[in-house]
Amino acid sequence: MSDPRGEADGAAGDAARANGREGERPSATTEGLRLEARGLTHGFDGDAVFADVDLSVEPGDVVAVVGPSGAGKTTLLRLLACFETPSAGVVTANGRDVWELSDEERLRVRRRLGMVFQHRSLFSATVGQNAAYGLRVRSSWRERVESSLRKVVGRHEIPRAATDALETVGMAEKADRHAASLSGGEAQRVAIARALAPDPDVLLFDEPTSNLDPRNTAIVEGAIRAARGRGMGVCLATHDMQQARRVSDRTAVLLGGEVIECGPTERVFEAPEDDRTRDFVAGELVY
Ligand SMILES: Nc1ncnc2c1ncn2[C@@H]1O[C@H](COP(=O)(O)OP(=O)(O)OP(=O)(O)O)[C@@H](O)[C@H]1O
Repeated sequence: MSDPRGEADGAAGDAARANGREGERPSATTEGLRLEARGLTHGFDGDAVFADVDLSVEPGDVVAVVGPSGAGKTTLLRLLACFETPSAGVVTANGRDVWELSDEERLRVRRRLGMVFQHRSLFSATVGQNAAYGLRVRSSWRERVESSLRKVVGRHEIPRAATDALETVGMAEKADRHAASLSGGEAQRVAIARALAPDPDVLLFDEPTSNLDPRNTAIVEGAIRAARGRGMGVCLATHDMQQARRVSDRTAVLLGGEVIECGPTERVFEAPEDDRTRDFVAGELVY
């Protein structure tokens, strides 16, 4: 069985190598960030979406969350991103319950996360301004001194860092274009550059390639591999089984309100322990 991740990683990998950043690790001052969901349970208006979910996002590792539409993938990512408090269970950052942290501490955790949403989410501004957004937010004097971010650049360095991130997804030449003038694929690539630019510890991708053509999909997947190569932890929600297989190290199958299986991707695909995983992977379950 050939390694589905062994293929060239395209524009993102080329750019990372050109920038000499491939395999770059967190700076000596930073501790890597390990996000973990334990016994996570959530619902809306009394209706449970999922219960008792365990999942970890580790530095330098891509974990895919696969499941049909409505399984709760977005909800899980939003909980990991500290956007919502869970109905039960905990999300921890390096072992600490994020909702037991002070607002200030939780904000620092969130500054170490990058999130790419399923639908177009760019600001009404140029491509370059979008890519620079997270860098600007993080470049205040106070955070530079006190925080444990992997990278905080000074204001004068922001344009260069934004351009680097845009190069990663092949969009640097369009830095002066207005976001509204981009195609869906281009917009998604800029959204990824915006998330990558501050060099977050953890990237949360929600169906980043739904509605993208194969070329844009390959660029996005290359960016995911390059992020992993730089030591970031990645959680990728997708209903595209082949994408999970191409880019992830581990796969969690979210089905019927629970994670029915989680393990090394090849094992989950080749030798699933749960019959429902086998059926789902084979596309035999209809929703
Ligand atoms: N803010 C909300 N209020 C009420 N119900 C919600 C809310 N957000 C999500 N839901 C419901 O929770 C369930 C899970 O939704 P979620 O978007 O997490 O699924 P998903 O797996 O990401 O689906 P898709 O692949 O279609 O994006 C759905 O039934 C959805 O309607």
